[in-house]
Amino acid sequence: MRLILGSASPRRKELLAQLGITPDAILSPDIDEDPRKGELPRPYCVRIAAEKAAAVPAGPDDIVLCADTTVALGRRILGKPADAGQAAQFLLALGGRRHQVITALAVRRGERLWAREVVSDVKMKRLSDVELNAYLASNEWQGKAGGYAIQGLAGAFIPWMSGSFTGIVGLPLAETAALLATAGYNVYRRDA
Ligand SMILES: Cc1cn([C@H]2C[C@H](O)[C@@H](COP(=O)(O)OP(=O)(O)OP(=O)(O)O)O2)c(=O)[nH]c1=O
Repeated sequence: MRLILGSASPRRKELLAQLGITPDAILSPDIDEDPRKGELPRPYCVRIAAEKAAAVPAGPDDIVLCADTTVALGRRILGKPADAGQAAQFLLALGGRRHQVITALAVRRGERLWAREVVSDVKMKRLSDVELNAYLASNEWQGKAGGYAIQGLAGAFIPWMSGSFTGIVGLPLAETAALLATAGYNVYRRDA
């Protein structure tokens, strides 16, 4: 049995390392992440995580771990911004309001799939022009759902959150450990 992290995200690799877990392989799932017409954020996020897990090639006994993080502003899905202009739009829309960050996990072993989603509430302050421009110049918005990363500079924009910090960063560790254990991975006694 091998553990395969199906993610190109360096955050997910680091968060897994926080549990002392080094995957046997890291493979990047290549799927179409476009939302369907009228698709709501939560079902979208769950679907994308499952599609990532299905897209990663693995042996019948291997465990594949995939995740998707989606920022939801009401019914609106904010994915990874295409450019700085879109990042600015997202940040202006998020500022001064509460939004949700959903991370869906999908763990696959052969034909079996275990899934779980974790929803956190996040409040972002209204950004001044100086803050917005500094953030856009930092490029930290790149590759981040909603155009920000709470674990970086944008931590200064988040006065309040409720939920799973590791979930917001991309891999909710409590649920990840539980799902891996359910799939038969020995999280705490790997050498035994
Ligand atoms: C909201 C938020 C998102 N993110 C990141 C986590 C995810 O990497 C990214 C959302 O994109 P995802 O599509 O979930 O993941 P990814 O494209 O980075 O990697 P892969 O599909 O190969 O697993 O946004 C943060 O790092 N901090 C945050 O505060």
